[in-house]
Amino acid sequence: MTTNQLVQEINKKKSFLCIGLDVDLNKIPQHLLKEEDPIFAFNKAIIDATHYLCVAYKPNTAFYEAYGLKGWKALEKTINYLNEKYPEIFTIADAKRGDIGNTSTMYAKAFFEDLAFDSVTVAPYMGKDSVEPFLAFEDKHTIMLALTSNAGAFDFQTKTVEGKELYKQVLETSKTWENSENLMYVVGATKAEYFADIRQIIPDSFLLVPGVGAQGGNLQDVCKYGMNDSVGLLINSSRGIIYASSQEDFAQAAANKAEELQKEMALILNQ
Ligand SMILES: O=C(O)c1cc(=O)[nH]c(=O)n1[C@@H]1O[C@H](COP(=O)(O)O)[C@@H](O)[C@H]1O
Repeated sequence: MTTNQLVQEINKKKSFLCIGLDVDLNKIPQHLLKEEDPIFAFNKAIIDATHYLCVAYKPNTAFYEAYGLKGWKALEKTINYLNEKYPEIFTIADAKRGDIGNTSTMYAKAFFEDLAFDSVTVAPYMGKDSVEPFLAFEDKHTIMLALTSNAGAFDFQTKTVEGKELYKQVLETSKTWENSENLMYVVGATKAEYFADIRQIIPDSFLLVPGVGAQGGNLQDVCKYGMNDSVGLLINSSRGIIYASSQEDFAQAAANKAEELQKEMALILNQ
């Protein structure tokens, strides 16, 4: 999917919501456990109930890898279902990969070709030759960690290196890489006060913003400082939406939570 198609979808749905499909078998409604594939059954119900309220889904691969072959199969079924039934939805494999060049190429093939996701999250720590293999894929997007939502972000990312915070160095340097137009960046919603500075460096890029909901990030603050002319934001909420109820009504409860955020987004877009 191209960035323009994503922007069109945002304007059509009046939503820049991304729903995180972080499926934990200890948290999903117990009646689903008798299904042949409880993870996929859960995802399918959530997707069918919420697809018109969001523009993206982000399964975090950890939640699938934790269940071995069955988990990976459920991930494959989920992305195939999304691509077949809702091709207008932007898909994010939250895998946080990145390695030496030839290994990164194989990671990129796994998520862009075999599983056919639109995008994958990567870590920048290994530098240019670890990220450029992902950027070589046309109409695919590489979402690089810039300033993360967790407390550990202050361990390295905000440290000053050669007179500048490391996350700013990462943003600036990444702009010089080949096919850097295929980059998007992760900035945590819990770090709203940093968005103005970030927008100085990357005014046009899309930002994936996790941390609204369970981690306490504030949508209004993020939008105030992070939004650009083409919106430029994908706001993710995982647990805050998908675990709204652990009863039979879980999909409807998730839709209600998603709608609360979508309505707030529509108001912001109309301002
Ligand atoms: O890359 C991410 O998506 C990510 C980056 C970050 O800085 N913080 C962060 O929480 N995430 C992911 O975003 C999701 C947040 O989930 P909730 O806190 O349940 O909404 C999880 O899948 C996290 O792994």
